[in-house]
Amino acid sequence: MHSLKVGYLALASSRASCSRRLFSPEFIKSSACCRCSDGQARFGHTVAKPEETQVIRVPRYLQKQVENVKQTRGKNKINTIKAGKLLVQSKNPALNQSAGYILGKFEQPVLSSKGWKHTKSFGDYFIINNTKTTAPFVGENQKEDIEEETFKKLHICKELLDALERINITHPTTVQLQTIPKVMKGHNILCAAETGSGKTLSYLLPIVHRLQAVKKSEMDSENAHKIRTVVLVPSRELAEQVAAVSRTLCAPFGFLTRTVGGGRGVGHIKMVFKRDQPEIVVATPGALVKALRRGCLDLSELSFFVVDEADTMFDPSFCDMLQDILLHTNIASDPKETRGPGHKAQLLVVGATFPGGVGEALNKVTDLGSIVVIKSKMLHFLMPHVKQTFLKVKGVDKILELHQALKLLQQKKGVLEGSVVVFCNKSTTVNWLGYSLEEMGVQHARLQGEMPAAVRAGIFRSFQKGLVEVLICTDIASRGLDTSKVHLVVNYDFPESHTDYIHRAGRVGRAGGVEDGEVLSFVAHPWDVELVQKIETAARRRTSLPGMESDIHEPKPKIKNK
Ligand SMILES: Nc1ncnc2c1ncn2[C@@H]1O[C@H](COP(=O)(O)OP(=O)(O)OP(=O)(O)O)[C@@H](O)[C@H]1O
Repeated sequence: MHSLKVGYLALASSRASCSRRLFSPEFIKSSACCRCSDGQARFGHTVAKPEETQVIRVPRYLQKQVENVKQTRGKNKINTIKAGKLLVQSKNPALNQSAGYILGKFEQPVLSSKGWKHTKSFGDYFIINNTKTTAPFVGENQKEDIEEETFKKLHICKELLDALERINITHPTTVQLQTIPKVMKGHNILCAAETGSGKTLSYLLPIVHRLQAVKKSEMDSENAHKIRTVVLVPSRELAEQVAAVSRTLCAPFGFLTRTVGGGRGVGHIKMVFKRDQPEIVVATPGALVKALRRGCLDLSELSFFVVDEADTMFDPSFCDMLQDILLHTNIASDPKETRGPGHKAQLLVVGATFPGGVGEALNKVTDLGSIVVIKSKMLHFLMPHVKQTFLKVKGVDKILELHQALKLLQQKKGVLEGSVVVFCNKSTTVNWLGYSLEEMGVQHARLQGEMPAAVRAGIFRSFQKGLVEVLICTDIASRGLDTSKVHLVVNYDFPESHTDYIHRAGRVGRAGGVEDGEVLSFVAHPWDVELVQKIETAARRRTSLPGMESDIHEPKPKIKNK
């Protein structure tokens, strides 16, 4: 029926536009010239007999439209709907895809976001449903039949086991099971695992364990108070967070942990290291470079050098500083070099995304051949335990949609305390949105990179404690910050890259966090659509996000100069 209608429309439009030309003798002559020897027209169908004067041509684009309509009307349509839960739920039910349906290798998925560059698509949406209830990186290790003492099996000392128990951590996650033994053995490590999978403990636990073992033998030596570990992170907030975990673990042994972040003067940095040198320093690259240049730090006894959030740290904006810092360190290229007098430092590179190019950047600063790669199975995949909704919406309507989403969540949860993170692409949008939500009576905090250090301090902590309902922020909050209480992440502006999408979405569905976390993304601009389509394709195909293929699984040794 529909195809007939399109056919009729084609006929009518073709008639209207060509009516005058159709009946002119010149046109008939030229159209006869276009015919091939077998009497068929070369372009499109010609619905006329040679002896008649009326020639009606259906342009190619209309023929294509008719084909499209035929396809969606079911002629060539693939049935992607089976009994059971839906993997992709679309506004147009014909585009739903069941969790039980597996696309063939050469089968092209029909996307709900296909026409989203068109203005008529406003109001359209699709949902990638959660097909699992728990994160794959915790579920596997918390089965009843696996004994409670798994951390003990990893040879973690008693004091650390007790410290973990006090914060209710009993079973290691997959990444912890894989990483801890390798760090204990003295290997350089590249650890690539999903957001929220517990990477911080996977390096801090073996570090503190080994420091206490060494400390026992060096109790009275002159090296007793020297910096043993440097952890490099991209933001001040993350430095404070990692330092807090470190302090919990270090408490039984009396080790000191200190942080240095950017935005403060050299005076402050000098103050941090004036008194005793701490065993563990957690720093941002800018502050650490300043401290090293002023000679505030002595890294001669360094045992561990950790680069957390590696994709950001190897980004061109940080890479030069990182190389500068690495010049002050002596990285081991063999586990044997990490022990005894004159030992060198172990390099631990950690992250949730390793886009192509990280391997190359890493090659500049160290010998990749010495690195053991630990890579999780689900790296760069969409999280199967988090529901992700994509809504095509006009820019002006985004604030109303956000308000609606907050109201719905409040009805569902009762209170919003610290449970929503809203990401914007620019600091100015964060400020503007803040003022608008204020007028709507939504209690919130703002966090963006252009804030002065003194204003920024403590904002994230107060959100974590639940003192504010909503955090409006830029991507500075998307890397590494632990948001275990968060139920909803909103991409008010659609992220500019897959990497940003993975990190933002990773603020929900974290180990030990709330279980029903969701992501809501507003898609307002035509330039956002390509990324949305890639994400939808990856969800329907159940593959990792494209463009994230990195060479980390095949580290090539650096060719040494004579
Ligand atoms: N074995 C465990 N069992 C339960 N919870 C854990 C375990 N290990 C860590 N956690 C908790 O999981 C949360 C996430 O940990 P962490 O911040 O280390 O993740 P991450 O992998 O570094 O994430 P991101 O990639 O976002 O930086 C924290 O609240 C932490 O306390």
